[in-house]
Amino acid sequence: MMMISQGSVVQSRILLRVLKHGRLGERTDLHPPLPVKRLHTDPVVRRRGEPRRSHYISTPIFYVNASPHLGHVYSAVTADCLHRYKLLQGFDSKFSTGTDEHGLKIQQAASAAGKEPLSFCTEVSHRFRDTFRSCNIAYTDFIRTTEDRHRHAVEHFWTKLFDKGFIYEGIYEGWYSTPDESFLTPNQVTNGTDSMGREIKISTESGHKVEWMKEHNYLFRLSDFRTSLQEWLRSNPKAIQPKKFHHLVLQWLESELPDLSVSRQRSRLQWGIPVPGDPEQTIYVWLDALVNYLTVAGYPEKYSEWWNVVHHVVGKDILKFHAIYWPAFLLAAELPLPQAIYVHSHWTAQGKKMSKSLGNVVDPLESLKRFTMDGLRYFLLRQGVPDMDCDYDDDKVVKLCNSELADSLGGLLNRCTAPSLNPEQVYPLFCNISFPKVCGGRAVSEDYKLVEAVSRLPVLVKQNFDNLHMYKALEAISACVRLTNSFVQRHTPWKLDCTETEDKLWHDTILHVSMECLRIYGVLLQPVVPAIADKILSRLGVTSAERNWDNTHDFLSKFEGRHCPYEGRVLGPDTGVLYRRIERNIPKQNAEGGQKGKIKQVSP
Ligand SMILES: Nc1ncnc2c1ncn2[C@@H]1O[C@H](COP(=O)(O)OP(=O)(O)OP(=O)(O)O)[C@@H](O)[C@H]1O
Repeated sequence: MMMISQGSVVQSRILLRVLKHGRLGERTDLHPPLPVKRLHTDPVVRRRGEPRRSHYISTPIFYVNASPHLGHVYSAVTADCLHRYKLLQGFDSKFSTGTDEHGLKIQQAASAAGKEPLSFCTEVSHRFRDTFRSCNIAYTDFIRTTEDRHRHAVEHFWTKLFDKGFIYEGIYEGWYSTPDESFLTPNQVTNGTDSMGREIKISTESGHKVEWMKEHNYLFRLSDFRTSLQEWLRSNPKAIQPKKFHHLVLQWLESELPDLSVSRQRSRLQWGIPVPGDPEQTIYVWLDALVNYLTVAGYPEKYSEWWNVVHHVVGKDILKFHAIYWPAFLLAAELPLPQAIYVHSHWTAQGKKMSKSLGNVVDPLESLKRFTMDGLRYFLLRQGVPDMDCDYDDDKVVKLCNSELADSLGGLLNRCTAPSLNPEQVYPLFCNISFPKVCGGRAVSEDYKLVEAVSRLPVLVKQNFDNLHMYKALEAISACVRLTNSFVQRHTPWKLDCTETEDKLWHDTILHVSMECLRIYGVLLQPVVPAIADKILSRLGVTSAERNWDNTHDFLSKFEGRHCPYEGRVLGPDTGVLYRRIERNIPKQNAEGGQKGKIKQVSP
């Protein structure tokens, strides 16, 4: 249990609570648990003519104590994929990311760099912005917590919580980790050693140093919200995804929640937003940072359009802040809770979490140079499994991109569009006699299986995108690309004699079916690899108005006896390679004997 020894007023309040209820943490006299609505509805594709529906997705805002690394890019690419997918479905989608710029860590980092905190933050914030742009992260809002609009939102939010009696003055005494900006209970702390071999206390979870802290500040009545949080999670089984994290939070909530210190003395922390009405205190960096999601929604003036549809993407390291503190703050402010919190695990380097503090990071800008923006995005989303950590290795990226993007997908596009096989450079005609609806003609049973698999693919991909299981969606697409290549290989159109009418019809039908498959892959891949998808669709002559989710419904319409708008269309002019194979690096030994060109060791 975290120790909270509070001022006399607070102590008497707690005593009152204990006398009334016999234990701490479930007081219902002043603030009864707030009613929690069922929040989830299954997302559906917007039908033509229906009003646009809103969707709001956020990444965490990133702490600017060092430059961005691959882990940050992973959070951003995941959210970007969902944002692009929602746009394809006809949603009005907002996508926010940004930088978290207050707190002791920044104050210390700026001072170590000999810079003013704000100019230090601006420099690093721009690095995040530039890196995200280079990775084609199509955010609609980039927020910095040092902006005036944010300060206004935080001050309003704080005042609301204070006026409602959820924030009170007291003395906080307990463990604090500055690197994590986190309060810890004694059982979250263990013994460790620092770089000089001296005994120190560290956080069991992060391994970061912790210090005993005792100071007068403001506390939030987190203990009042345990029951409401449990009720929220039990009645919304998809509130936190994947399931294992939902269960984990419920498990955390089995223990009592101590009240949370939400300010620091200004004498210790100057770099932050002052507590309204008390210039001697600075608002706790996590309360400040979490409100960014509301600021972007337009809080406090006009925010409900976006706030009712907010979804967060977060790394598992910040689950407690997003799944306990944040919903409790929102309940206290009588604001709706997020629709979903999507949690992902970590990229590790040689088994250890890739992190600024450990310095074992991959520089995304270096990776982009070698693998391209889409190569890196594809790898992260195809290999990143939200439930478990994944170990990063350059060789894995090379193998995956070469086999799935260059050989399989690129090879298929090249086969269908190469002038040797497609001298007219058009989307060829489909012949129902060669490939009838019922088995016959020249098609064989495997060909019908291909058509069935690709017809089902958009539904499968949608289900997986909706749950942020990009890797499963990409696995399904990749399997269909392989089936399509086998289809072409099985029928060897290059061996057909196109001077014979029947052969020519069959030849064109093979190419038509392959191109229709490619068109579907191109549309579905847009949220993941926008540039590659654009190349495929442009080469097939598909216009930008024909690239929406709805356009996957007309797959192989000639086979179904309907008109096909693509037939006979002239192909796009770009005959370039879809994805150039990457050369494998032969590892060189560097001075320390490690391998060059892999994980960058930087001093934290
Ligand atoms: N290794 C990683 N794998 C996946 N995501 C990560 C990783 N590291 C950071 N992130 C993402 O970035 C968010 C913020 O991370 P943070 O700024 O604390 O980076 P960090 O490198 O872990 O820093 P520090 O070492 O200072 O704790 C995480 O919640 C997560 O969304």
